[in-house]
Amino acid sequence: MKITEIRLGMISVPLRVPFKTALRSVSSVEDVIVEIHIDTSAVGYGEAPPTGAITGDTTGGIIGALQDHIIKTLVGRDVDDFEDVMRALNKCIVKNTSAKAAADMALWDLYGQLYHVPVYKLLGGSRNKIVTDITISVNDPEEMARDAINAIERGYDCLKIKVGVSPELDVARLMAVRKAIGDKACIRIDANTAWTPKQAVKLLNQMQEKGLDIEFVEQPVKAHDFEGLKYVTERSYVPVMADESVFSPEDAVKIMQMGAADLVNIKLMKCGGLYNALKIASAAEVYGVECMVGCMLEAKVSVNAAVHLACAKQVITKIDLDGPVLCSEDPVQGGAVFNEKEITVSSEPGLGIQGIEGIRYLD
Ligand SMILES: C[C@H](N)C(=O)N[C@H](CCC(=O)O)C(=O)O
Ligand SMILES: [Mg+2]
Repeated sequence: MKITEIRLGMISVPLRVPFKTALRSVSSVEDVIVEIHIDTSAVGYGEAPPTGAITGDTTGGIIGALQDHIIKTLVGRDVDDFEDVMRALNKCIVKNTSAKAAADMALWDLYGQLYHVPVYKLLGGSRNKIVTDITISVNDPEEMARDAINAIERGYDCLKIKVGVSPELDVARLMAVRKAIGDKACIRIDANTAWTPKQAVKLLNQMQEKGLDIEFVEQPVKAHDFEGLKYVTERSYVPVMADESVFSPEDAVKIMQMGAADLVNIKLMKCGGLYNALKIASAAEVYGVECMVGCMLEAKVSVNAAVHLACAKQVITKIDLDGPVLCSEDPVQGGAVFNEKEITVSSEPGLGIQGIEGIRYLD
């Protein structure tokens, strides 16, 4: 079960509509694909999105980390020595969590195939279906209200509303959306680091007073500002979820020890893959903190890996895995089935990916 070759490629997938947050605007997914080949005919698949505004990872950086560090470390190793392989992957370069996540998921894919079991079962999971929210990009209030109605018509019953561009408009945005959809969907919001702590408390409490019924707010303040996050958590009626503040298991433990957030958003691209995501989930179980599994703007290869995690762990009570349904096409054969909000995990061994159309190989 020796790793013989690791191939890299790129995929491009257009979005249905531009994706806009307080940190960035994009109109297509342009991701790095990792294929790990072993000395049977098995292939493990991974994907890494260049989300520089959040992870610092660019396309060139992801490819460089893979070519100069990760591939050199992994080729020749036996996938069956799984713990050794995972430790080597995590040690071979600091940061670069998106490149690590792509390699990590390809290795889990192979390990599951080796033992003929889907990864979510390998992790002890029992549920095979989950329900995702869908993201509404930050725009003017009227456009967001229209997008929210479209999402309800597509069958979604939980909307993740982006805010934080011109914060003076944020309460009006939420009022327009709530008025348009009534009580047909739950609303969670994501400020993507845009507010100051005081501004966050003021805006969230205004939203609460206006009866907008916000389930939680993701990352109201700067990523490094753990004290600011705690300030908001202690004063806001709306529960607070740490996203950009939590990359590693160490970040998660610190946030939980400080009581700086009520909830944590686990993303494979922030923590470096399933190996570290499982550590965050375990810490959350210890501290009694519920988690969401989220994604960057990613296609189905990497979101599929997050689906396996979400199906495995009961501490994950919230799902934001809408990357594939924001895309206008799906180049991936196999893996989870995305039927709008309903996601069914693959019961095939490993992660269940059969192939990817249109990869532009780099070799
Ligand atoms: C796509 C997902 N629903 C989402 O909103 N993720 C963002 C960041 C995505 C990106 O900028 O690629 C988040 O939760 O902050
Ligand atoms: Mg977020």
